[in-house]
Amino acid sequence: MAKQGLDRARSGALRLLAGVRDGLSLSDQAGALKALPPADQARAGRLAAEVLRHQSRADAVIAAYVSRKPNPQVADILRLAAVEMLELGAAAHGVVDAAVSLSRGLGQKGQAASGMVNAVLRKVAAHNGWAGLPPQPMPSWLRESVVSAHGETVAQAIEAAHQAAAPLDLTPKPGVTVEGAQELPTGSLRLHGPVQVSALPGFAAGDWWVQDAAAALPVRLLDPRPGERIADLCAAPGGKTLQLAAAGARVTAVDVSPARLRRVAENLTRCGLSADVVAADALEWRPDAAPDAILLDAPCSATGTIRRHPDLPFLRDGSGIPVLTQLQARLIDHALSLLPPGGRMVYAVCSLLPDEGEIQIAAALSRHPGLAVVPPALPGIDPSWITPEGGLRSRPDHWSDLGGMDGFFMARLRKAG
Ligand SMILES: C[S@@+](CC[C@H](N)C(=O)[O-])C[C@H]1O[C@@H](n2cnc3c(N)ncnc32)[C@H](O)[C@@H]1O
Repeated sequence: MAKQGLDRARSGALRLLAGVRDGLSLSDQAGALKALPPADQARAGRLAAEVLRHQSRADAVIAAYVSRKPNPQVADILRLAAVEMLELGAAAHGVVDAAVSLSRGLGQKGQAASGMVNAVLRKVAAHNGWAGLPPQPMPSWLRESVVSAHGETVAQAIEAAHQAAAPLDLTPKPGVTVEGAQELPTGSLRLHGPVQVSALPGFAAGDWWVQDAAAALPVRLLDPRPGERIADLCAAPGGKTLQLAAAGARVTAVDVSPARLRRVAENLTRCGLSADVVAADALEWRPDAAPDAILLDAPCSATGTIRRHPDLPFLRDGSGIPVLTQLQARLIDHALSLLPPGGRMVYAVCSLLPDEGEIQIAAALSRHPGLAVVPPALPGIDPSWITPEGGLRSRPDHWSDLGGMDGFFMARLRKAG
């Protein structure tokens, strides 16, 4: 039975990897395996993610033993088997047999390749030096920007962090603890290892929500107070809306996507919190009364989340960045126009690209005379994360001994008085 489940998970993982090759993200494919039992779906997702995290290393090992490049489906079978044996420590005989059957299942070409799959994987199983292979490099459009901002050593440290799966972080309501969770210096709770979120204590009661430790910082930087009117622009799926509402603020959560806003509403209901949820283009939305403060968590390249989304480097080529940076600048300008004089706003992006973070804020300061950055004074952050312009830059290689954090840039802005 266990073997059958594992075989189903392997087939599922290959289907997900084929989907990524066709341009679909792993989350776009959430329903693709719904015919499988939930445990097999989860395992398929984990296997596909591991292959994507280690693809360049698996390819380097396989290349040493193949005489010519296999077709994409066979290549995925070889990669999956290599990662299972060399990274996940699975026993070679079971993995090789499964890979041979998967290859045979591909039809005539797969039948023809199955002998090669068997021979190559036997050599891969005996390969020495996996641990010494460098982590998968970031795609060049991202890597060049990271190296130019932080240097080669940091780029390598970020790549090492991408290779490690991210732990599960929770943002608790005030005073809540979760048994077995580690409390992080900034107040988030962290659980290591595979965890079924809905089975954790406090899930049904809505005592906490899933949110990376770095993603929890923009709201802490905004410092919402009870009763304040806060506009949460670009709010879905709502982790920051929940934080604002839990702090007692009167929140209007605006997002252009009605489908994503349904998740905000579900999250609010589960956690027993409330906010006005508005489906609108934030560039056009204008409230009747000026908000006291704004959180603008702008759409971005999401390059700070690669350790949670290892498919991202395979789906993007960097060509969308200029459109995103233009949209971010327009969102900043419109959001500032909604604030009263002296009002505060936090701008945040889950991006490693300075164009979407540091450079975006420098440009906003030059467009808006009197606009100022208020440097962060938050418990638990390392002073080295504060940028020369007064923003906060988190990177996946930060807190490497604790399990890392997503890459974010955020800045607290004060409109001219
Ligand atoms: C980074 S996500 C926001 C994450 C969210 N703040 C949270 O903490 O869960 C960016 C969001 O911006 C939304 N978005 C993109 N363009 C928008 C626009 N013009 N107006 C409003 N929302 C927009 C997307 O639908 C997406 O949900």
